[in-house]
Amino acid sequence: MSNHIALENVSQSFSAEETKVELFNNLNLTINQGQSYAITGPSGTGKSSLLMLMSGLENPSSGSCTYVENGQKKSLTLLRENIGFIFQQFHLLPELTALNNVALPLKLRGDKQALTKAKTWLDKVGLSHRLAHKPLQLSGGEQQRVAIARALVFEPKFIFADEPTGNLDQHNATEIADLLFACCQENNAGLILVTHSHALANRAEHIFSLADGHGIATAIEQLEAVS
Ligand SMILES: Nc1ncnc2c1ncn2[C@@H]1O[C@H](COP(=O)(O)OP(=O)(O)OP(=O)(O)O)[C@@H](O)[C@H]1O
Repeated sequence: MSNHIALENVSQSFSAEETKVELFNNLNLTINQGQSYAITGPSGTGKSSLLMLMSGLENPSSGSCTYVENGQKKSLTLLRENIGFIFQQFHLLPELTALNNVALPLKLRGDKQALTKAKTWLDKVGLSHRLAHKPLQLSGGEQQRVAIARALVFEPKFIFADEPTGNLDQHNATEIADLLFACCQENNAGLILVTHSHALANRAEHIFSLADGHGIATAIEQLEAVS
């Protein structure tokens, strides 16, 4: 079996004041490196919370989230250096140029080839003519291209994307989706994206559909995409 993220008997609930929010109960999921997954469902069913669990940024109330490499279970925290994130709001550093935004993850890892590799990735996403632009000098679609380059420049094993096309018009959304799927496939990275868009979800190899029952996500189904 390929390297994968395993969620076993995972439950997640939050308590805020008097209110208890139960999101998942005994969830079992496998996320394989090299495959693509979409998480869909109505607002508030826990899509972003599930992404946080899968990426190890949050811990479940019970159950385990692990990274299984060559058959050995490891803590998800060991995967942290090997995952990239893409957000709806791009989250680029406003004072840095496109080139330096993309080079930053490599510089932080002490990579002496950081600028060269960043240039190569900005070229791949079609932005070689915008290296010296800062985020506010770029369009939304261009900013998301920079974010994709930044997420993939260090060749991560998994990419987590929360509504990556949510802020873009239809034309840009299609282009960004094309780029995201192509880049992840080229790098053999697992892609896990949260989206309200059926068109985007149907491009993934697997769809996790969160259902809403009285404010509690009661079912999650794994369906083969129809595309
Ligand atoms: N840290 C927390 N403490 C308390 N409640 C939380 C916490 N994080 C999430 N929730 C609650 O869990 C529910 C699911 O939130 P989440 O953001 O995962 O949903 P979502 O499906 O991604 O929603 P949307 O599509 O609107 O972005 C919400 O009702 C939210 O209030």
